[in-house]
Amino acid sequence: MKIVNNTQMKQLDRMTIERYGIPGVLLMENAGIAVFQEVVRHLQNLIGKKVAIVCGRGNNGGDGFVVARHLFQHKVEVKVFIAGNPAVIGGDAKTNFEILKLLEAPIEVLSPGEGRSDLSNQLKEYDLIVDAIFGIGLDRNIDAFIQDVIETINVSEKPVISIDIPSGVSAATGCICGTAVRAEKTVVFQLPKLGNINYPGSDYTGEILIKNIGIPQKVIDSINSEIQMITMDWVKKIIPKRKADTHKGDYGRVYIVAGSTGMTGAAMLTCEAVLRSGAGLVKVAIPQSLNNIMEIRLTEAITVPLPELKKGVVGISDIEKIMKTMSQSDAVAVGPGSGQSRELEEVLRNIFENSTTPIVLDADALNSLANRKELLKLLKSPAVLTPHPMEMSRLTQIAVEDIQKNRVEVAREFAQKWNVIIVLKGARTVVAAPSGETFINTTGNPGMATAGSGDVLTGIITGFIAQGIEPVQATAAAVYIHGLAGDKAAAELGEYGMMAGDIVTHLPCALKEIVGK
Ligand SMILES: NC(=O)C1=CN([C@@H]2O[C@H](COP(=O)(O)OP(=O)(O)OC[C@H]3O[C@@H](n4cnc5c(N)ncnc54)[C@H](OP(=O)(O)O)[C@@H]3O)[C@@H](O)[C@H]2O)[C@H](O)CC1
Ligand SMILES: [K+]
Repeated sequence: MKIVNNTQMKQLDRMTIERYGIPGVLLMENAGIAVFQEVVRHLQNLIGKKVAIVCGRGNNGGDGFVVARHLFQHKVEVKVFIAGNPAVIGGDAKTNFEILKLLEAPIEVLSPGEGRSDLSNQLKEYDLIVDAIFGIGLDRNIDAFIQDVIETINVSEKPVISIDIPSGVSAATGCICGTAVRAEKTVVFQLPKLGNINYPGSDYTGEILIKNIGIPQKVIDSINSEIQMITMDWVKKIIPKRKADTHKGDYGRVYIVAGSTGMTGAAMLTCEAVLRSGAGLVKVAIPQSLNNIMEIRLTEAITVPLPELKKGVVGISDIEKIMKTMSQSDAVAVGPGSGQSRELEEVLRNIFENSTTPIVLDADALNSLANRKELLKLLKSPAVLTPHPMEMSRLTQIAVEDIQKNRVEVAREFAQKWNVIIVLKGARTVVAAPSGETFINTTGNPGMATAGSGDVLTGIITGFIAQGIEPVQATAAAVYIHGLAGDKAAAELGEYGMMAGDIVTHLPCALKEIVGK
């Protein structure tokens, strides 16, 4: 599903009205009805319920007026609080404001300087607050008066349904413009905005409910937004159902260079995730001295013991053996717990220069590349890099906080500059392709911030690529399913107690939900 910014959303609006003759007031009516229906669902029944609608002076406020009218006509006790000067209300919002006044619906204008105790006292009587102060038109920091109104809404601790985006969140970036409404739900019109998806704005959004307000599909298709939200429907199209007459060879052969003394767990998690993702076979190159341990820990995986650089770190001088196994594989992964060494850099050089097998680079492989990025120019195969923000900082020499403020752009720029697929992990993982195609993931939870979670993701990505799924789509689908499995683990075990291994054990039911069996 495309993610748009406010400019693109206004472009959609304009095209709908000018090219297809659908009047803005009709879009506003559809928007208001969508929110009204969510209010009804939230309240379950309307009898005796009281709803406060806090409106700004633009079309977001206009949506609020429509919601007020429908509630008023359903005999709900509703009051509209106008946070701003009603004299400047114009256009479609004014049309709906005038109707409300003719219906003699309760309206109160909140003016600066008025003690906030009055509003906070009033809000105590309401069952629900609808936030219609700002939508995608918010483009600067909020003044003290409206900040005060927003804080009053937040401290009321009443459930809030925000219209289009929580007021105070920038639709373009997700940054907070002074303060923002903390919504339980946000009814988003037609397409998600970056501000709905990106943190910190996403922290204020609550449950995202995307509603069609009547913008023609042709108009939506005309917007060339390269950024899309990964949805279950999209992933279902990517992960194929299995055919009956097949054997393990049909589901891909994976080769992993991973593990070192004390880091056998990383190799194990990656292998298990590869197999749990549906791949047919996995071989793991590990230091000779760890072979017995790995043989005990892994049942389904095949270990390929290698001579050692130093005790417990893959010696990899046996590059021919590695390259031979690599050439017999459908996808490879290098890095989980493999230990950083000059030799690993040389292995990567060899692989990049000679292998055409798609490769996933994680952890120590990324750290090895941090000062040798030019090696990436040698690549002859699709490559997926899966840095967390600190690893991305080492790769780009950009400070972590600056990366976090601009995750999408940082990932996109690196992917296009180095011709690789970047997975910038974290809350709302970003997948950026060399083509510019970009995905943002909305599954997952803080319980996944645990050792080994990245190793599991590496395994799923590699496993999907090995099964013949196009690398960019395989990566985006893997990120979604990794988060979905993590959500299932958290639902069962809680966010505190879950470990990376629980993500692996919940992978099958996540995949079952996607594939249907
Ligand atoms: N196709 C659609 O998506 C539809 C969306 N609808 C709704 O319309 C809003 C967008 O409405 P808009 O009028 O463009 O803007 P807002 O209502 O979000 O903001 C109102 C105006 O407030 C001013 N502004 C901006 N920032 C601040 C600030 N920090 N403090 C004070 N005022 C601010 C700005 O006007 P200026 O002239 O002052 O710049 C805004 O225009 C969308 O989100 C939907 O809810 C339609 O109802 C249906 C179609
Ligand atoms: K809003």
